[in-house]
Amino acid sequence: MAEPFDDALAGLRTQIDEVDQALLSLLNQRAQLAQKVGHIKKQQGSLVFRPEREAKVIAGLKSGNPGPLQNDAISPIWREIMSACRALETPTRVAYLGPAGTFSEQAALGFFGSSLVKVPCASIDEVFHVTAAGAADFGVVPIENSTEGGVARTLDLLLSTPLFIVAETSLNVRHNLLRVRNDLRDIEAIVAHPQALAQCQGWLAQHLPHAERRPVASNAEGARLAAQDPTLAAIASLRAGTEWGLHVVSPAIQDEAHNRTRFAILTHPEQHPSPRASGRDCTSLVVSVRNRPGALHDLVVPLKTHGVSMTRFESRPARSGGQWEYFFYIDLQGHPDEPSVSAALQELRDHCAFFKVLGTFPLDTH
Ligand SMILES: C=C(O[C@@H]1C=C(C(=O)O)C=C[C@H]1O)C(=O)O
Repeated sequence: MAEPFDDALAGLRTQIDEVDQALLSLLNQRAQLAQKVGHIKKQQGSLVFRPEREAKVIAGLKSGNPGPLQNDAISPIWREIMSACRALETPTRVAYLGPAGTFSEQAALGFFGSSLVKVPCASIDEVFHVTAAGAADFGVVPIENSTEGGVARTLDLLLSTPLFIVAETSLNVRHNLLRVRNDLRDIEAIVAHPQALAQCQGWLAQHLPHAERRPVASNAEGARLAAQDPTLAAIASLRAGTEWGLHVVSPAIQDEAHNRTRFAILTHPEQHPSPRASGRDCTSLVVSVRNRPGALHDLVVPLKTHGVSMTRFESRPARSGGQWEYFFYIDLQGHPDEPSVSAALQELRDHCAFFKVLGTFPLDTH
């Protein structure tokens, strides 16, 4: 009985081998074209990475995808192909919150593909610093989480940095309780990034009410510490668990099943021009208004007048000597090349005591 199936399998596998050879040949043709683009860019003195072009490539493929490959598979496959093509032009150095196994590393690899030079950093501050100093071409920082809201340190640093946002990417963040021992007994402390502790507080209150919550610089750092001390448990990714040889005592302990984190890709304006319009763009700003009646209302009027949608509005205290003044982080739909967006930005600029465009970039293609 096995034989006819074996023949059928062998025949199909021969066909797959042929398709793979054809794919390889096509991929090499693509790589050669990308190299030619690279030569032209070198002559122009312009940078290799064009997030808006990559977003368009992926959006175009998704819209014309006849299947059976799922559209969700398109983005990771082509990000990897474009990563390999880019690497032929120049190495891309990417700074992120390390060490190995952090969600920031996963976001960096997902966005830039695996052909990159990793620059793991000890803190979000260091990612900004290293990128601003030119020791990395890009920095990847968490900016917002669907359970916990804005990442305060990133928002504060964006205010004063010379860097700007050229792209965004987001990840489903699943937290796992990791430990040397495979049980919940005698855990004295949970070591994790404050965001992860916050995203799992319901589960922790229920299952480990008496264990100390000990904030550390990153979840992967927590995993490293937990690997050395059986009284500790870490909250981190499965990758961090594998990296440090830990048991997954409880998987997916985050309070929200669909916990997502959005990351900003930062670069230096001298390194990189602001991305051109991709057709599906976001413009991020931070502004402050003088405290008077109707100030907040006046802030949204220019958007309404010019028909520009606001997709995010978040406030942070301005730390102005306890005076209850705020910075507002606003995401608008569209690109300043569009007359409506440009007019709205101009009016906002005139209204605001402080006005800074953090970046204009293509929306996440996932
Ligand atoms: C080839 C190019 O350079 C890079 C590689 C891309 C690709 O492989 O498709 C797309 C945009 C750039 O990041 C290009 O600009 O077209």
